[in-house]
Amino acid sequence: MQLDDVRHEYGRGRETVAAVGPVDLRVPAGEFLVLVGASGCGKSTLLRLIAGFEQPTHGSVRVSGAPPRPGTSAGVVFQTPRLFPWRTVRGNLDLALRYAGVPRARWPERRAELLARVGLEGTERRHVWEISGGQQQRVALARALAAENPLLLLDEPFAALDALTRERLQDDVREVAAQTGRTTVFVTHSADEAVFLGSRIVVLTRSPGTVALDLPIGLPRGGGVDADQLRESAEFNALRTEVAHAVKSAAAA
Ligand SMILES: Nc1ncnc2c1ncn2[C@@H]1O[C@H](COP(=O)(O)OP(=O)(O)OP(=O)(O)O)[C@@H](O)[C@H]1O
Repeated sequence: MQLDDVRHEYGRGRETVAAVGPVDLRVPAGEFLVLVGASGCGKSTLLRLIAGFEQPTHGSVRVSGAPPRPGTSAGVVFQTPRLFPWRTVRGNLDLALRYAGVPRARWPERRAELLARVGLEGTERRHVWEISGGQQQRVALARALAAENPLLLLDEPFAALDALTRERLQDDVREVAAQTGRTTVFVTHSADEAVFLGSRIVVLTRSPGTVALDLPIGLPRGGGVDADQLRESAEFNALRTEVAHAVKSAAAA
């Protein structure tokens, strides 16, 4: 994924709001990029540009060498799950599989695989209103993984969840990203969440957001990592302090 001199403005004339940019980013395949910054700095705007939901007013966004196609280039998870509440877990997943063009004969196998991946085995027949907020967000994650597209985009997906559920979902997203090797862009306010999840953190200045800090994170990833031990390590805590300071000074600059 590649962003070249990307800028985005909303509105026109005297009402113009410069939301983001200029931003240049090269994100190699398999990277877990976390965008962090104060409220209103343009994180969601950048994510929408990468998803192809909006066209940048200036510059270019490329995913696998081409402009992003909304709904095709990336799976997206939003802050709220945005599921169909009257459908079952299975019904919601089937819609995603149909939309992704997966042949119907493969749905049962693919459905089971996705549910196992997000820790939701055995919930297929439950309605969305019968499962918890954390489980709903797991369904939204499974739905975003249904299409085997190269990119996974998550916009503050755990902001509305309690601390413990949030940690368990962070553990799972870290694991899913390591297993699937998918390029991931994750938006958050939280330095803690950023350091735990990211293989790279980009801190944005206040609006219009530009890159204030671009930091590779060398914490261990992949199978066998004990998430709680990682959160308690001196290295994790030093990085968390560094990122929290960077976010604060970028917001004040
Ligand atoms: N649809 C829109 N129309 C006009 N202005 C917008 C629109 N969406 C966002 N903005 C403005 O663009 C700027 C960046 O907003 P954006 O939502 O991208 O920031 P953010 O960093 O994701 O914020 P938050 O963390 O609070 O969600 C803000 O000044 C915001 O008011």
